[in-house]
Amino acid sequence: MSVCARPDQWHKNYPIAKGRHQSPIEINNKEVHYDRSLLPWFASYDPCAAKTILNNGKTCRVVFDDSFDRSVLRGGPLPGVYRLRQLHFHWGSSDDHGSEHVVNGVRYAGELHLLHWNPKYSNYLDAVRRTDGIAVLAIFLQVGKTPKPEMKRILEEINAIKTKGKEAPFPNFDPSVLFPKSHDYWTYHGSFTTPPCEECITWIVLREPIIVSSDQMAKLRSLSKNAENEPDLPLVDNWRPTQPRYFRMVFV
Ligand SMILES: NS(O)(O)c1ccc(OCc2cn(-c3ccccc3)nn2)cc1
Ligand SMILES: [Zn+2]
Repeated sequence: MSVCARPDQWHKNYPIAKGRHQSPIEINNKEVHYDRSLLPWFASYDPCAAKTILNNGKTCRVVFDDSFDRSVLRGGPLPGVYRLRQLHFHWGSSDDHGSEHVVNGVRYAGELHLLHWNPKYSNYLDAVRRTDGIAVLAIFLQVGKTPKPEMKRILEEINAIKTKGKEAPFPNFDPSVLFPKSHDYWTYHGSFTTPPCEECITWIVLREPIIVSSDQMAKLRSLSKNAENEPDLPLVDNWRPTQPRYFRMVFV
């Protein structure tokens, strides 16, 4: 495996991977701090902003038009609106693990991330260099018998993006259909969970998971990390182990 492939080696190319504000972390209810000033968060997404779905060899990603404040997240811990840029998933090689954040010792089967950037900065790449540049809404995937029907739309496209580099049109999709009933959340300051691990993310981690079926998780695991004409390498376990919290507080 290349040096970059293993999380414990990332710091050799990206020293910040050993920083004090890395993600994901373990969230323990006994150690969170109640912040009465925290507001509810709101997402207002334009379904027409959805563009394509792709396999980049690391995850399944849906990208959105973020050329203006078309689909935005605001409220909660955020100082203003943040533009939706992409969503993607993390999952394991079996249903008993795959999430990045861990709650009271519980690993979920997967985790959905909706990545937004702060338009007070001139563009996305400028925002990733700022501590208030990015906001990620994280939603746990829990395996159960009554899966959320809205997940079907994404999983139906998997066959079109089996290998790295494959992309397919993905029009007319409002990702807020994937939200759980409750908007309760934890929030803390952290980083990208893959290189370059920049510490620019305000994490908003929803407490209520969404239900997916074991077959739907298997569908995600049918993706390959290799390109079409290469030997097949299943795209599984694309999650980073939890990182030290150090002196950070998690707020609820
Ligand atoms: N899993 S996660 O939501 O934390 C997450 C992890 C990695 C991501 O990569 C996309 C990316 C990284 N950068 C980047 C480019 C230059 C400098 C710094 C970062 N641009 N796009 C996105 C979300
Ligand atoms: Zn992610």
